[in-house]
Amino acid sequence: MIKLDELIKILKDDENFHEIIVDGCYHYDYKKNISFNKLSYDSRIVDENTLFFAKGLNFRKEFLEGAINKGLKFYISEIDYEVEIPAIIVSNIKHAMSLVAQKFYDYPQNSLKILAFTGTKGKTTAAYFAKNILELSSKQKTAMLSTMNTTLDGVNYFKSALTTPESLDLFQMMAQARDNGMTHLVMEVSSQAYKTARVYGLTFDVGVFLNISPDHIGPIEHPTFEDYFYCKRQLLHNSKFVVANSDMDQFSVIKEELKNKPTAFYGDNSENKITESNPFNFSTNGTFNETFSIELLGKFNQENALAAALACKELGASTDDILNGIAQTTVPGRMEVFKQANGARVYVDYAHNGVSLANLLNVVKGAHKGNIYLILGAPGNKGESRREDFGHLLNDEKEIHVILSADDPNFENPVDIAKQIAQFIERPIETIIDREEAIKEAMSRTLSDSDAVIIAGKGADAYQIVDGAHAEYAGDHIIAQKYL
Ligand SMILES: CC(=O)N[C@H]1[C@@H](OP(=O)(O)OP(=O)(O)OC[C@H]2O[C@@H](n3ccc(=O)[nH]c3=O)[C@H](O)[C@@H]2O)O[C@H](CO)[C@@H](O)[C@@H]1O[C@H](C)C(=O)N[C@@H](C)C(=O)N[C@H](CCC(=O)O)C(=O)O
Ligand SMILES: Nc1ncnc2c1ncn2[C@@H]1O[C@H](COP(=O)(O)OP(=O)(O)OP(=O)(O)O)[C@@H](O)[C@H]1O
Repeated sequence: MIKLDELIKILKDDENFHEIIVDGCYHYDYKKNISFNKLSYDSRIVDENTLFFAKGLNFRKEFLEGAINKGLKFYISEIDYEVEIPAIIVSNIKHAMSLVAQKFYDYPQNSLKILAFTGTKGKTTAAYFAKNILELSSKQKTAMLSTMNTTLDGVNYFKSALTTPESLDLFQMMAQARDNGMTHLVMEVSSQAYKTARVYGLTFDVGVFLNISPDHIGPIEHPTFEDYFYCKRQLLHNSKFVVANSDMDQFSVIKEELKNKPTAFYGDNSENKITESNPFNFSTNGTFNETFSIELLGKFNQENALAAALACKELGASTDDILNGIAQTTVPGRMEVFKQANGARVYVDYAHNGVSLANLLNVVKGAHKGNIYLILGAPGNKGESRREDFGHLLNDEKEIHVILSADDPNFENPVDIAKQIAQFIERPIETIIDREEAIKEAMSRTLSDSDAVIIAGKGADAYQIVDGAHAEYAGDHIIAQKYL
């Protein structure tokens, strides 16, 4: 619950309050004994005790009128829609949403130790490592919000629409985790979360910055790399303790921003190095003088694991819990490996930008000297720059047999997307748009254990996004197993 006067105080303290407009009359001090027992940003989910946030690029006055028909009595917005109910007008609706939600749900962050991961790649994987470690050290009281899966009781999982939910949803989920008796929360924080103030006013106990490379640049995401990187760096300023990868591009600016903050750096330019890297184990020096067992292939996954280890140590996990948590971690759709009857391996991985694909190809090339077949596509209506990145990369990877296929084409034609990738590759490239057919065909061509098939991009997604909706698709790992 939140009272009107508490709400106004929060907005004024944040210098975000214009006025309340009631029957055309403007008020700065409006003293009425009114309270709200529900918050909503969806006009379809309101009642007479709801505080409604009218926001968003596609918001229309008709939505608000529909809500009034359902009994809505108050709304908050950056715009005066000149309707019959009182309007609270603010400068920044997203800031208002986050601060009001925190108060409404009674500051759930104060009851949870929160570990946040950002970075272009590895957020979900590192979150799973951390979840498994903290499960052991918190005695099964760890919630998690990730792109892949969300759990608020540590047991039941569901998929949330966004990597980092809207603030109203985020604080509601945190409150539910607290009420379920959780003591820890592991979450992914996307650059969009900062751009759109979904975590405004929230301080994390530990923030981890995994890496940065150009991605998420496009009409609905970030206009430039600078904007993307700046948004991600806000995690540094909103975490009490920061773990950061010293090998990442532009690390110097990160170090400058962190000069007055407790930190742990990892990577070759730091005190926490991976001294030996093998397929199923790696050794480190520094904070941990240990050899870690790990199921996930690839040195980048060992870096994700080390980042999670350093973060969990700061949250009090023992070295034993860290070693065990990492050893038992697998992540759906991330580096899943299947074996065909002829011995060839099929790799299913969520690599869907240039950097991850390059890493994935290196891992597979290190293990297979025969023919390597790659099933790849690029999504429609987002991350358009990936098409060129893939094309350039594959032009340099001449020995890889590429089959371009559909990967969430959305409102675009997947044939055109494939052509756009292919135009950067100076050799004939096959295209089989039906993804199951492409996988089946590639798997039918392997001969022995020196060959491999890589199915990149969709990971564990059991759908294709077509025309804005989820179309039926079994999932790469299911299809791979069907044709073993
Ligand atoms: C930029 C941004 O934050 N966009 C999100 C935001 O959109 P928005 O505020 O502009 O709202 P909108 O979708 O234009 O809709 C208008 C409003 O009308 C309301 N509405 C709508 C219909 C109706 O009948 N009544 C009504 O009130 C809606 O609830 C909404 O509040 O709020 C919407 C939910 O209210 C989200 O669906 C939307 O996510 C967009 C589409 C999205 O998918 N963004 C991606 C890029 C994103 O954020 N991705 C990152 C991960 C990136 C990574 O992989 O690293 C993430 O954190 O998920
Ligand atoms: N540290 C890393 N560096 C480079 N690539 C990585 C790293 N970790 C994982 N990857 C690659 O990126 C893919 C996605 O990994 P993951 O889901 O953990 O990242 P994410 O940051 O959550 O991704 P997204 O933001 O796209 O959801 C993996 O399947 C793997 O190919």
